Amino acid sequence: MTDTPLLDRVSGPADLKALTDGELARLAHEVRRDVINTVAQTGGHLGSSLGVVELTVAIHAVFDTPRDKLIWDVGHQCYPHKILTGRRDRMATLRQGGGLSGFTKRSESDFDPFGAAHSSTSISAALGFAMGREMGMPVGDTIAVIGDGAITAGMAYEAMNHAGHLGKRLFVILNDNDMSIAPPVGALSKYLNEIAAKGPLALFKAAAEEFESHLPGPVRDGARRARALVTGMPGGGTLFEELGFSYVGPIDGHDMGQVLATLRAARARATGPVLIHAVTVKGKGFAPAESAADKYHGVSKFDPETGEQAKAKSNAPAYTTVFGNALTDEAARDPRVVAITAAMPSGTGLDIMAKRFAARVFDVGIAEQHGVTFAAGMAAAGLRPVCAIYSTFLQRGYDQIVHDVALQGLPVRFAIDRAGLVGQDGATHAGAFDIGFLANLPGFTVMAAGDEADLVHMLATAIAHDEGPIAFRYPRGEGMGVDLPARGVPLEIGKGRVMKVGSDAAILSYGAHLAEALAAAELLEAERISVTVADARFAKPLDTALIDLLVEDHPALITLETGATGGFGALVLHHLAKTGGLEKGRAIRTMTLPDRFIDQASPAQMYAWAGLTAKDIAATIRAALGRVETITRPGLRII
Ligand SMILES: Cc1ncc(C[n+]2csc(CCOP(=O)(O)OP(=O)(O)O)c2C)c(N)n1
Ligand SMILES: CC(=O)[C@@H](O)[C@H](O)COP(=O)(O)O
Ligand SMILES: [Mg+2]
Repeated sequence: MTDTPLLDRVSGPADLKALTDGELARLAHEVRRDVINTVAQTGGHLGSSLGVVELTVAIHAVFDTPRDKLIWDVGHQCYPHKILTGRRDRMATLRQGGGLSGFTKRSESDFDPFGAAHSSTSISAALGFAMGREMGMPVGDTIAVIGDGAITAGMAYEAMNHAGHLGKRLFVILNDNDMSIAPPVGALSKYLNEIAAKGPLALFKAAAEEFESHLPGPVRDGARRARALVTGMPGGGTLFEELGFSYVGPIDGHDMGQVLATLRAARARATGPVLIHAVTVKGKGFAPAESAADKYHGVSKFDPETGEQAKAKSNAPAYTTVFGNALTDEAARDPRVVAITAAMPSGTGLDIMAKRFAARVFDVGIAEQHGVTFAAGMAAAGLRPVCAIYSTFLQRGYDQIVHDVALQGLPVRFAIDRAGLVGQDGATHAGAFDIGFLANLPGFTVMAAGDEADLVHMLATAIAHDEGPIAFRYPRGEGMGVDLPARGVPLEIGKGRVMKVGSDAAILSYGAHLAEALAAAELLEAERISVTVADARFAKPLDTALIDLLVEDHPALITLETGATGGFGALVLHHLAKTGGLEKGRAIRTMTLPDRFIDQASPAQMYAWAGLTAKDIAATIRAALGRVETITRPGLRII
């Protein structure tokens, strides 16, 4: 037997067909080591990837990818998949500028038929591909791999409901590791655990049906009722069978023999939708991950021997921590304050509040739509709900924001973390659109924190604001290191603040890029260009008096935001257009994120690509003042 690692002999999934089952199990071991050694260097989503190593090897061995479409839900667990599909040599570039995405991505490989990163989309996409096959498109089988967290989202049931109705051949592999980012919540999680605890139910069900079919009528019905008690469903099936799926499982998702046999049997016999329930362990095969509370869901670089993670070097507290502490203080003062997260208690900082007020923090699972309307109901009941959802994930609940919150003028407070570009999670996680999609809603109050101290005041403002919906945004990562107030003081609604007074130009900054605005002003001071820097604080209602004063007193006005076009700058232009402010011979420029998606890199690199660095701001002011300036872009890739 050659000592060459199997992984060195595998250039793609086709090579797996020639391996024995024993070799496939050995290959899985090698892939697991590769994932650990890679992520030790790059950081990333380790726990999830380790939990699907055997599933990944077996799926590619049994099915005929890429003709068979393998779709990973969320896609954060795709590192073994990328190693086996021709990208092993690029894994060291994972989640870096110009490198591999941390999620599946169509433009990266034929083996990534559908992009992901936002949860619970895989079954819908797989069903779409299956219908393509049914209508003659060049598609083979379709396989969606979805986790026990991702399957808590309503979209997954919409898809299964439709798949059960269509009855077309489709494979859903439920990767049940009894973990979301945090321990999973909800009745479904309890249900899955009950099934998992009962052992291979499918065999039980088949045997029971065979046995029951020989029983006389009334006795048979009694037996069926008894089975229903075991499985929890009237027909004696599982929830998934009630939705029209054949259910197989639970199987041990790390037992290569079981997984291969199950996949081969399902592939040979399926005539309609099949759900295979695989029980796995998040972080499998790496003791520090398996024993960690978060199973090393998302890690920085670490020592592959000890698992010890590199500490982020920073002297300023993270915005998230500032928010979590300030919210806990507000909750201590007001029993009506409650908080809602969609499966991200630690990411949003609600875990801080939960330490003191566990009964007032609600984790709704990966269910942003429900979370928003749940908060609306709480507001209607007289509570003061704070809905803490990342900007990018808030997109998932937009109709609920419009229809259930804004239309009814309900005072839901939205704490929008990860505003702007987020770095290694890339384009799918950018918090680019919330300014535009909230500030155009009648009755909404929309704020952005210029620094972490103002975040504390904006939270206090939101808590005190019972007049209607209110939102405040803040970025991923550390603040400016400014002193934090002992207690938040509500701001005057619609009023900005002037940070620095100059005369040649004015920057009206909205949000945390205030630091870059101040740095740009400093750069220009050296050229004897004096710049006023104002912090708008509100995108709605605008501080129109401040805007008019800035236009009146300066030959040039620049607006600045870490959001897409159609946000803050557009609202300022609307105001000026309506009031004649554009006819005063002033040079007016808006600085926003560019109208394109930006791939993962460090936040600094991404803002350089976006043209929103202090140098870019200074160059824009020089240009606005008539001093021509060419700005060269680093030659890195932008999609
Ligand atoms: C719509 C949406 N909300 C929240 C998230 C953040 N998120 C990423 S992975 C994850 C947990 C996924 O759990 P599960 O599906 O069980 O996968 P596992 O990590 O256990 O393999 C969450 C909440 C997301 N990606 N998409
Ligand atoms: C995969 C996923 O969507 C989450 O794990 C996300 O990557 C978390 O982002 P933060 O690291 O900014 O909390
Ligand atoms: Mg899970």
